[in-house]
Amino acid sequence: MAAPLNRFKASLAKGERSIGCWMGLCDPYLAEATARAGFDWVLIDGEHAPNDLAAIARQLQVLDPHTSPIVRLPMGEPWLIKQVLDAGAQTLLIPMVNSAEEARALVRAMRYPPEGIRGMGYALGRASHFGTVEDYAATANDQMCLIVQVETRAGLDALDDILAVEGVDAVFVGPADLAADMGHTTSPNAREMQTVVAETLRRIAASDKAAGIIDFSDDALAQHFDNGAQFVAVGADVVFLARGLRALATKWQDHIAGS
Ligand SMILES: O=C(O)C(=O)C[C@H](O)[C@@H](O)CO
Repeated sequence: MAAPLNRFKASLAKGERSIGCWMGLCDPYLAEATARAGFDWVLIDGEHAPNDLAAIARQLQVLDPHTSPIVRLPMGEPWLIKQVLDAGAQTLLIPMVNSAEEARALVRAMRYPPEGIRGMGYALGRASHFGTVEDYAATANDQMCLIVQVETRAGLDALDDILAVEGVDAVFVGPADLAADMGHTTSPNAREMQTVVAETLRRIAASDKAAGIIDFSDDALAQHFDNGAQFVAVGADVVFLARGLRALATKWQDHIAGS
């Protein structure tokens, strides 16, 4: 038996467009509810949400077969990559990638020798269904999907070199951090940033990598797809919940205040 098929990676290779939901609520019960909502993929955010390895593992256990999981790590550290892959993640989003050298190191961290340096511990891991996938070591590399985040001026300057790295499947634009690095910390939707993001998506889409991004504005989301984005996060559980609850509380506080 071979390593589980990475449906998200296969979808990217076919050039299919997809929508996803960011997850920062750090709970498997809520993750399953999001997984069943109809998104092609969901992203467990370990960078800006308190998703530690145990929380990531518990959420991974409830997502399949409802949707494809992506895990974002705080940074692309090989020891963290090793742990989360053994827990069953197959698609990683790594933030703040600023050079082709960094991208190549991430490719190697996700693969077993001789292609890479991933430690051999799958017999203990959920990734091999706890050792029942007999051919896991021989087939796992092909199911690894690496998405690197370009979200600084340095990353933009290195984009052509990053796009040439074998083993990088996609490049994800981080609009908020890119805007901050370009002097628009409080105005990520500044005209300059709209132009930069559009051009960057087009550059990625013109390569053999898939382009991804996140946004919370319907108009911006439509433009991102028009500019070549292939996989797009169209919302986040925390944002959706917080905004909805604030609106509900305001509505009925206003009601009773007027009564
Ligand atoms: O820079 C960005 O924007 C991202 O990387 C996405 C954010 O971290 C995500 O939390 C949505 O705001």
